[in-house]
Amino acid sequence: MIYAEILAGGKGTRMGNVSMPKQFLTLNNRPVIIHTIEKFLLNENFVKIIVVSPKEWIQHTKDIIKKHIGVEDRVVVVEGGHDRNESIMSGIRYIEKNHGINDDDVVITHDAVRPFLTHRIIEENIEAALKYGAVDTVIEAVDTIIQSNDGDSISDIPVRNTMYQGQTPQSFNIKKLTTHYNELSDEQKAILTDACKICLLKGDKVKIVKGEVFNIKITTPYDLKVASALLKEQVAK
Ligand SMILES: Nc1ccn([C@@H]2O[C@H](COP(=O)(O)OP(=O)(O)OP(=O)(O)O)[C@@H](O)[C@H]2O)c(=O)n1
Ligand SMILES: O=P(O)(O)OC[C@@H](O)[C@@H](O)[C@@H](O)CO
Repeated sequence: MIYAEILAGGKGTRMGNVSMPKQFLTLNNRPVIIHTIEKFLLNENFVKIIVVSPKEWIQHTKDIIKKHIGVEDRVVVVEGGHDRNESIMSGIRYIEKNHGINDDDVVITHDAVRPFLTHRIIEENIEAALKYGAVDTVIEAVDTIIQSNDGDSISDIPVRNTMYQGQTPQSFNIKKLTTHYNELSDEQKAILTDACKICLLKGDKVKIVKGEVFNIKITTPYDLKVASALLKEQVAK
């Protein structure tokens, strides 16, 4: 079976002093997260779309889904964890408890704050997750990537044509991801900013799928302005 997890368990601290986490902010009349959920609802492959929310925002999440989408049996809201990977695991626990997990079940995980993903990206993630068991969505780096280990001077400048920027979805065979994650130490877990690294640390091949430059992650107030302009352009087309 194929599941989706929409990760909305964060606090959005880099967005600054706003009244609610960025996934609930309004983007051209509707909350950011609603735009994202709707992209997943358009795809009929998903048996469940699990929205992971901070505990204190669960009721709000349910309310806005009801208001903007209506009653939708495929969408459920569950409590997130203290970091992004723990939020993914929380969604997986829901799947395990309510559906059981078969050997070939996959989960397509996606940031709630990336509302511009496309049908192609979702389809290619599903296909590659079923085939390879671990998938990342990436775009080629346009800037040269500078590594500095101390934040003061340059440690390295990797060859740019081997550099990519990670986006989401990141998609996995559920059993494989869970087994790998449970084997990591707390120190390893603490430095992960990307779920695909769980599989890399365990020596798995992670397939890459081409993302889109416009599949941005809304992180700062600037991104919200860019997202608003992007959405207006899409509507005008
Ligand atoms: N414990 C967490 C932390 C993050 N996320 C989600 O992961 C996505 C990408 O993370 P990021 O942009 O870093 O979001 P925040 O952690 O909310 O932002 P910040 O780092 O600025 O606080 C977001 O949709 C966020 O809600 C999550 O589900 N659970
Ligand atoms: O670890 P954090 O929650 O800060 O962020 C993780 C995300 O930025 C990241 O995994 C994807 O959005 C891919 O870039």
